[in-house]
Parts: sequence; structure tokens; C-alpha cells
Amino acid sequence: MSQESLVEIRDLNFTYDSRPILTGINMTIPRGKVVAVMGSSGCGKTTTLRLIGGQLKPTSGEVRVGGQVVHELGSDGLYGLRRRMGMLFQFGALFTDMSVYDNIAFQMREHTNLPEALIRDLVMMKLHAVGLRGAHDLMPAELSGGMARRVALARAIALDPMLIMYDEPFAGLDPISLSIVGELIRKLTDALGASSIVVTHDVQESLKIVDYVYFVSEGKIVAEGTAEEMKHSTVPYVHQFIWGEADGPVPFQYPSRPYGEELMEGAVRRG
Ligand SMILES: Nc1ncnc2c1ncn2[C@@H]1O[C@H](COP(=O)(O)OP(=O)(O)OP(=O)(O)O)[C@@H](O)[C@H]1O
Repeated sequence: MSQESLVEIRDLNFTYDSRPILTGINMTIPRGKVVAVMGSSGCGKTTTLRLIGGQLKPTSGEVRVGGQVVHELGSDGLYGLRRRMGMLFQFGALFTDMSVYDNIAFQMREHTNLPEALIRDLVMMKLHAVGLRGAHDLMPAELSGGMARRVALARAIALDPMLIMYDEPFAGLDPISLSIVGELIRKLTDALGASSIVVTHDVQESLKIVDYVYFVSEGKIVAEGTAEEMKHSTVPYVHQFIWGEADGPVPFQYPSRPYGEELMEGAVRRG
């Protein structure tokens, strides 16, 4: 594994029961870069994140993070690795009964022995980075969707992770919050010298901030390249996805019998 790559995924296969979800996935996440994993619903994006985080084990192949094969780690090794990974779950998922401040302090109290005074300085620093220092004593219910997502970002970087994984960070946001969150992902990754993996459907927003893109369809990588290369891709699936076309390799119609056949049958039944 090269010094520059933080995550290396090699010949990864994953099956739920006997159903193949990922087949022959190869990905490299370089240090300091933001990489997007895109693809339509159910293609296996979240599953990929869970394999990187060690919540799932590959059926075959491997995921290496910082040179360590994730599925070979014991529970201490996995705990140590996860401590160095930040995760922004779908829709942010803050603890609703804790203030903004405590949502971020929680990570530090759980994983470090830092004194409370230092935790306070660190929490305020993280909140300042996402522009919400002034909101530290609000409860999650008092936040707008965009603010809540920013608090979730601050929580994901609470322990200065080497790898940050974002699962649909743009879902449900208005256009202004969307660009704020996009810019923050870029800025925080650069400031921490971390690597980021962004799982998203949001092509336009993510192409503005990412260094590299993997397109997944039905558990396989169908295209990869820089944002610029993807914008000019002639791969039909990528073209359909980027330009939001309703029909293409991903069909508009749910699989069905030819329409003509069904109409004829109806006519015969009606006599
Ligand atoms: N616990 C599970 N048991 C069985 N099948 C599962 C399980 N979790 C997910 N799947 C299936 O695995 C496939 C991939 O799911 P995954 O969540 O990785 O997709 P995704 O690309 O992240 O989709 P979305 O964008 O909708 O979140 C889906 O077909 C899903 O139904």
C-alpha cells in the first residue's frame, strides 16, 4: 500500500445471505482527499461504508485502513481504529435529549480522559469551525435542518479523525445549507489533513468539492475519475446520473411484460 493512500479496498465481495450486494470492488482513498461514492438507491454505498468501518465483514477481499486489514482486527484494534474515524450518519442523527454542546462533548468524554475545561475549549473550537459557537446551549429540536447537519459535522470531527465518512450529508437540505455543508466538508478535511468519503446522490453539489468519484451500479464500479472527467463521461449510466435523465440504463419502468401484450389481453378479456 502506498504512503499516500489511507484506505485501500481490494477485490471486495459482500453477500447478504446468498444475495450478492458488492462484487469485485476496488477503491483507493488517498490521504487529504475527498472522494465521492455515487450511485442509485440500493446499489451498495452504505454497505461499503459499513465494511470500511468494520461493522460488516467481507465475504471475500479486504479493506485496509492505515495499512491494517479491518476484518482481521480484534475488538481492541477495531475500537482504536473507529476512534480515528468520524462518521456523519444519514440525516445527522443527533442525541435529541442533549444540548449541542453535549452532543459534541459526548465523544470526547467517552473516548478520552481530558479534563472538562479542555473539553470545553475543544467543543467551542469545533463549533466555531462550523459557524455555530453561539448555538452551543440550544437543544437539537431548536435547530434548523442545516444547523443540525453542521452540528453533526462538528461531532464527526470531535476527535480529529484521520478518516471522515459521510452518508448522504446533503439529504433534505435547502440550496443554501447544501452549499454551506459542501464547503465545510472540503474545509474541514483540508484543515484536519484527513481523508473524506462522501456517499451521496447529490451530483451537482458533490462534484463541486470532491477530488475523485466512484460510480457504483448494482454493486460494481461502473466508472471512476475526477469530477471534471465525470462531467464529460460518455458512460451512459454516468451521463444519466449526472444530468438527471429520467430514462436510460436505469429504466423508468419497473420490469414488466410488454405493454402491447397486456393491452391485447385486456381487450380479449373484455370480449
Ligand atoms: N441487513 C440487511 N439484510 C439484507 N439485505 C440488506 C441489509 N441491509 C441492506 N441490504 C440490501 O443491500 C443492498 C444495498 O444496500 P445499501 O444500504 O448499501 O444501499 P445504498 O446504495 O446505500 O442505498 P441508499 O442510497 O438508498 O441508502 C440493498 O438492496 C438493501 O436492500
